[in-house]
Amino acid sequence: MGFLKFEGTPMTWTEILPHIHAVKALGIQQFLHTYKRLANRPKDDLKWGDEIEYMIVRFNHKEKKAQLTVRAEEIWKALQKKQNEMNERYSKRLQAIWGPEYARYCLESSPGEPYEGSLEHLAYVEKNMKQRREQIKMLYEDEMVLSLTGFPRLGCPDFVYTPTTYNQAANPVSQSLFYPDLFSTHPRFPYLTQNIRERRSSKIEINIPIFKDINTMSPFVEIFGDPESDGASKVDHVYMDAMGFGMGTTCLQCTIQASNLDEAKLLYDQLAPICPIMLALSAASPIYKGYLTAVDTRWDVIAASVDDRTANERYAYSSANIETIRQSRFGAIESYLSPQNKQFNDVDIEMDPETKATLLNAGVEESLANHIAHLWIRDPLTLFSKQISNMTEDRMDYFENIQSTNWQTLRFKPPPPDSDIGWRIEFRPLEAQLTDFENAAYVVFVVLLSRVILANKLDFVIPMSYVIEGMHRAQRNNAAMTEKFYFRRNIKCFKESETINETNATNVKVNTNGYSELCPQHKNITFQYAEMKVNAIINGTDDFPGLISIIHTYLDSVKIETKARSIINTYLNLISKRANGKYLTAAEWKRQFVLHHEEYKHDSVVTDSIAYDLL
Ligand SMILES: Nc1ncnc2c1ncn2[C@@H]1O[C@H](COP(=O)(O)OP(=O)(O)OP(=O)(O)O)[C@@H](O)[C@H]1O
Ligand SMILES: N[C@@H](CCC(=O)O)C(=O)O
Ligand SMILES: N[C@@H](CS)C(=O)O
Repeated sequence: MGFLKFEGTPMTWTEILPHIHAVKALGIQQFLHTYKRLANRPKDDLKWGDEIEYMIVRFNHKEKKAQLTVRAEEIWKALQKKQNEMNERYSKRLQAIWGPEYARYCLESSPGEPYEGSLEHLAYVEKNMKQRREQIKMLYEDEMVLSLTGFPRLGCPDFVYTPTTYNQAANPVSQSLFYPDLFSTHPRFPYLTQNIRERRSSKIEINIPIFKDINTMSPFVEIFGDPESDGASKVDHVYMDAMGFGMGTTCLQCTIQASNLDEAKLLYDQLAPICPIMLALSAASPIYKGYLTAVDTRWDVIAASVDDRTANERYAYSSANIETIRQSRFGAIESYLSPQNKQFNDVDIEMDPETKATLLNAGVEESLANHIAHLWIRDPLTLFSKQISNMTEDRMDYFENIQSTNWQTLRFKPPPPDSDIGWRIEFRPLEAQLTDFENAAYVVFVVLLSRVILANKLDFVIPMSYVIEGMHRAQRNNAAMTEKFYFRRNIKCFKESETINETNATNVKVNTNGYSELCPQHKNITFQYAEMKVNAIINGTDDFPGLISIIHTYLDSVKIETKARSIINTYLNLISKRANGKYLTAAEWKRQFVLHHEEYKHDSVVTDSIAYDLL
């Protein structure tokens, strides 16, 4: 859930235009205000928390039809009321925070308060997730709350159950032919939708390659009788035309607080190469608009669904021209934050020059200044009338305005004003898993890995372009089994920032067999990276230890209650077996379910009754 504070009435894109520069400039002053106050705050506690997004599904058992239902907000409000009652009786740990999400069939929840450093807290997560799901007892008998990532028939006729029939052809905000204007009532969501469409001057264009089965229409062509959609849809692709196709899918995220700013930057860098691996391992969404597709994840679908770039910004890319932008606001991170990893920033990121100059002049270190200046190439997409007169440097609203509409694999989160919260990293690639056991396992794995990275000074950093390549590969069908990912072979030597001699740092050179030639700070250490299967990265090989065994070694070396350890072991076991193929990924499980369904005609079509049986 993004930044939901607002004052006054929401503004259209045309109304926002004259304020863009002021919003961005004051947003940077707000960042600097926080930075100057808190850059040197010494030692925050390790804290962390998860977020799960759900969909509310209604089953029509007579007709064998599963539909999304728009009751999420009603349920959310009832949950909040219940929560307030619980506040008086129970500890916060047993509670939950509930929030709206983009679509009126989505809900988001996180634990009542963040978890802390104690390793035993890792064993609470699943219990808390189960309690959260339990709390939704106000569902009707024919409804379920599912953590699906993608609803298989999103955008198909009648995929939403509403008490009144809506006119599918009349969606003034998104102008979609398929996806109704059914946003949560918070103005952020419809205004993001409308302003993204207006900024790009056309409807959203999402084209995802179809999975070609023996009876799939070939070439696969969809004709809609609408010139804009017919022009935008590509042959052999499933076409979608609205933000809801992406932001109406759901995910699993976790946020980790570092002890200080430097550690937050370091954690951000070290988690970057883990993003593609975890996207592949958590892949859960192979079906779009009622078709099996050639991808297993939501990633590129959401990226296209919020792509507000103009045609010129999208297509005329050349690194020298600031008016062209390589990727959507939703996408992979493109640079590392710590100065010692500067040499691995081999992607020529676009930056807002004025922002960069302001940050550098204020003493912000270059890698961090570049990161923020890169976020600042984007315009504000929402603005509220009263904000303009009320905004001051000591608030963070304008900073959050731009920050929270840069939806990337990782989010570097400065402390909010008026709170004791510290510098945090949000890990965002994970797809939502079907069960709380699996969701807990993925979150615990990421949090534990972060602990081990810091405790053992592990170094996963490789050239950024290879991480981005990994994000492309991770989306392919059954990537966890079939794809290889660049990963570092010698992972045992990150350097603390103070020991870096920056004059040594130059751009990394990559030779043709995939080894880094240059590591000036590690002159005497030969480190390499290579293409490895997920199984090798997670479970190890003869010459690579594997992340699971590193985590086990860490757990063996610290004090942890036996019960908590055995719960954690079950999670590591799941991750290990997903990586070695003993257990299918959620995406592969769903795909196989469809392929073996008795009604499936090998034409890539996921009918209502197949989807009903699947769900
Ligand atoms: N001090 C903290 N340190 C680490 N995690 C925290 C802290 N406080 C809250 N969290 C966790 O952060 C998550 C939610 O954070 P936040 O409220 O910033 O998310 P959000 O508004 O959804 O942000 P975003 O739009 O970036 O996802 C929850 O899992 C929560 O438990
Ligand atoms: N639902 C989005 C994330 C939305 C958010 O940023 O809160 C996703 O699947 O990645
Ligand atoms: N929920 C996401 C996507 S709309 C946000 O608010 O940023």
